[in-house]
Amino acid sequence: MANTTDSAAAARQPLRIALAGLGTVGAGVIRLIAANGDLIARRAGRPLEITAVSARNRSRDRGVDLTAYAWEDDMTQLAAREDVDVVVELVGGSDGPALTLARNAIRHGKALITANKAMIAHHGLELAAEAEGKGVPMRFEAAVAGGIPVIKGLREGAAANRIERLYGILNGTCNFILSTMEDTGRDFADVLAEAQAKGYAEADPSFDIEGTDAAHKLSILSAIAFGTRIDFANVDTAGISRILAADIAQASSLGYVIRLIGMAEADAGENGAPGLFQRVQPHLVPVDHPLAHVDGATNAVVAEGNFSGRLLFQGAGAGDGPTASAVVADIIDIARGYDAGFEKDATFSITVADLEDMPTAPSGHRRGRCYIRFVVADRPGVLAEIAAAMRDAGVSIESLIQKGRPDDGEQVMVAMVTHEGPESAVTEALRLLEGSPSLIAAPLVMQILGK
Ligand SMILES: NC(=O)C1=CN([C@@H]2O[C@H](COP(=O)(O)OP(=O)(O)OC[C@H]3O[C@@H](n4cnc5c(N)ncnc54)[C@H](O)[C@@H]3O)[C@@H](O)[C@H]2O)C=CC1
Ligand SMILES: N[C@@H](CC=O)C(=O)O
Ligand code: NA
Repeated sequence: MANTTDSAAAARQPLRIALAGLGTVGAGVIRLIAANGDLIARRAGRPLEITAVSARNRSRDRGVDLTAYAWEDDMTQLAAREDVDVVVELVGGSDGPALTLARNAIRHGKALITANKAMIAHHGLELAAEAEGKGVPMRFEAAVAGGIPVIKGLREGAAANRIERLYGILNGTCNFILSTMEDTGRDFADVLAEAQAKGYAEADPSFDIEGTDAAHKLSILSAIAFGTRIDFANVDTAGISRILAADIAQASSLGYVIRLIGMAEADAGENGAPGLFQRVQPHLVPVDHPLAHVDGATNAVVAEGNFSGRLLFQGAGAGDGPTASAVVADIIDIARGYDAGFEKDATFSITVADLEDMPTAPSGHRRGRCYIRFVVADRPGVLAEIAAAMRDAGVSIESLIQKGRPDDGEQVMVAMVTHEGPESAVTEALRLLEGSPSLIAAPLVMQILGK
């Protein structure tokens, strides 16, 4: 990294930025720096100057003027440029050119900023170890919960605490779909298309709706909150694609809304040793719970610190402006610390070498209440069959509702809410029902979020 003995002069030198990716977020960053550049220069101690950019298509109209910036056809070359201090990766994809660029940036001693949760979830440890070894800073505030400063909140604001539990709404697209369907009764595919048009969704929206994006984010937050190595592979993940409008209506009549919740907590692993439980799953959230009022592309993260108590971080989780805000906040961080150097930087709150390798805590012994929905053949004896499986597995049913016909065919929806009990009992009941000709589709299980 550049070093100078003349700090007054350094304070006036612009921090030179290379921007890879000029889509929703990249164009947002250009607009933000253009709009707030003077204020940012005062806060950062130096102006921010975009010097070079790269994207797939040079001539596409993005509504931003690119004429002042050098263009690189091959974005992986941005890192080698002499006129670049900071590389900002806003392309996406866990591997491919985004990863090559990130590695190049660190290799060339350039600070790395990214919004790419997929890349951090898969390669963040490798990149951070390399960056820490070279004293190069790496930041990714935009990668988790968009514009909400939740990484800064945990890494800095809550740094004195042992975090006992962390949970929240981590995907704007899913939250937009669920809350819009709930408010308007509109169709899933139609609302997803609107989320895409608004720039909330990933390039491949299955990452959103299958829960993968939220799992990427949860695994990153877990590392920061619990001081563990990122363990994306062991996030127990389910998305929202199997939720029917009828589930939303049923949940509402029972006093709940449905939200995709990511949850991580230190729990007992095998043989009672400390473990890390991580799950992304749609939950029923009681209407009087703060997360029930998180609508649209808003995200919210609750972190329970042993001295801070419950912290709630809430704000826009997706979209150009909020995400650009987080990216530029990271750039300002780099500008402020540039002359002091980053030799002791702990990317995930603890240096990579000191992160723990915590085993996975299984869900079996966890207790809770849940909602189970079956689509079954409309014939006598089916309810008794389900009730018998529940009884045999030791699941106690709080309410059971047989509701109309979701189609005009010979199917009915049976929804139940269980009393509190071990999750393993529900798993066993569903195992007993496996292969039953009465079941037309695999049952859908959603946990009920406690207080
Ligand atoms: N859109 C959002 O609300 C948020 C997005 N993110 C993350 O930010 C990153 C960018 O997202 P968006 O701006 O929404 O994506 P986008 O699809 O709108 O833009 C991606 C940009 O990268 C360029 N690009 C893609 N593949 C390329 C390649 N092989 N070579 C050169 N350029 C290439 C495209 O031309 C485009 O300019 C992703 O990692 C995403 O997960 C993070 C938080 C929120
Ligand atoms: N696709 C993501 C974008 C932000 O991370 C989301 O919908 O949350
Ligand atoms: Na954030």
